[in-house]
Amino acid sequence: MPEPLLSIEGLSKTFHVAKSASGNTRLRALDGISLTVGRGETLGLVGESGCGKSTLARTLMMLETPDEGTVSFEGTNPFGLKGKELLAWRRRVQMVFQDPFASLNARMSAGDIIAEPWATHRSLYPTAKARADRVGELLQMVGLRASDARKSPQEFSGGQRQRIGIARALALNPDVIILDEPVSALDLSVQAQVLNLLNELQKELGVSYIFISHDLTVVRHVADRVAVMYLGRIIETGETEEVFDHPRHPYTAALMSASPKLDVSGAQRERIVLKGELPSPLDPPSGCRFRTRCWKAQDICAEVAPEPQVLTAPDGRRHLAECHFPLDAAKGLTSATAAAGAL
Ligand SMILES: Nc1ncnc2c1ncn2[C@@H]1O[C@H](COP(=O)(O)OP(=O)(O)OP(=O)(O)O)[C@@H](O)[C@H]1O
Repeated sequence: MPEPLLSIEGLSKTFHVAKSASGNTRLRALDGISLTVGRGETLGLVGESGCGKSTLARTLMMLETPDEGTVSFEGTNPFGLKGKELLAWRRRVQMVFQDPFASLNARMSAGDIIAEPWATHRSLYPTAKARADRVGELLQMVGLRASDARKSPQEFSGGQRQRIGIARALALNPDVIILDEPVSALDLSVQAQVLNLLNELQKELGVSYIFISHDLTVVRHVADRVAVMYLGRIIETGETEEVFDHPRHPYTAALMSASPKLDVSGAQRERIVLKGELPSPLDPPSGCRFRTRCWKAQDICAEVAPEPQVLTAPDGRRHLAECHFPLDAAKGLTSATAAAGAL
């Protein structure tokens, strides 16, 4: 793995909400998340809706304060910073949002949208000329023309708008960009162009990406490593190819089996149908959070929360999974679909 740039250790976030059926008011959206992001790498973050992906992104953007745990950026915890130091940290993590139509202010020109972050980071480009020149450069970096700065968002296609969103995220020269479903609102052909652009920018600038997506095909294509979330926890993480070829957590296997386009050793044909609904994060199951839907669950799964364990694949590659009964890597996904009762 490349040199860690961002390290997250035991991060938890609780929201206080209206009482659930069991009387709970504490919704633990993140529950002890530990992750690292290397310089210049892409970490894919996957999981069902409501598992906590956006909360993790918002916490890294410092829009939410965690109740426990640390985030460290080359050794500095941003949650302890104030004033100029805090501002400098905020510059380092930027975000691109899913919807390029909703995320750009229709009343501003493309140039003003890209230049907006400099209002709070004035020292970066202090003169009007420096800002105009840099806006032109950023537009060209994302495949648009410098003269496009004068146009309003409505004059651009969806793909072009997302390019403006990327230029805005690059305006502060960040080290990490969180991409929250950056291509899911775009047509397939445009998706490929935007993904290629992101890839080229990463090679050129050495920026790291946290790539949040429901689309496992896209994640397999873009991510160096992948982290799988379930009910506020990372239940499996490792190199993308390794996790996709040898999913060890039953939830990861189920998630992958639901993505028919995935080419997993030719074995990806049958779908694992999970029993039951996704439990509410207000009342998560005891022990292993996945056990109420897991075909491998035994008594211990209700009693003891599994710790992350290092698992070694037949080719020697290793990754982490939180499971008392991890799947057999040698047998792969076919054995999982057979055991789980595939469609
Ligand atoms: N501000 C908030 N107040 C109360 N509950 C919240 C708040 N933000 C998120 N949650 C809850 O926290 C849990 C995680 O939500 P989050 O939006 O992080 O999930 P997600 O994986 O990003 O989902 P999606 O893929 O649908 O965006 C959900 O149960 C959600 O309802």
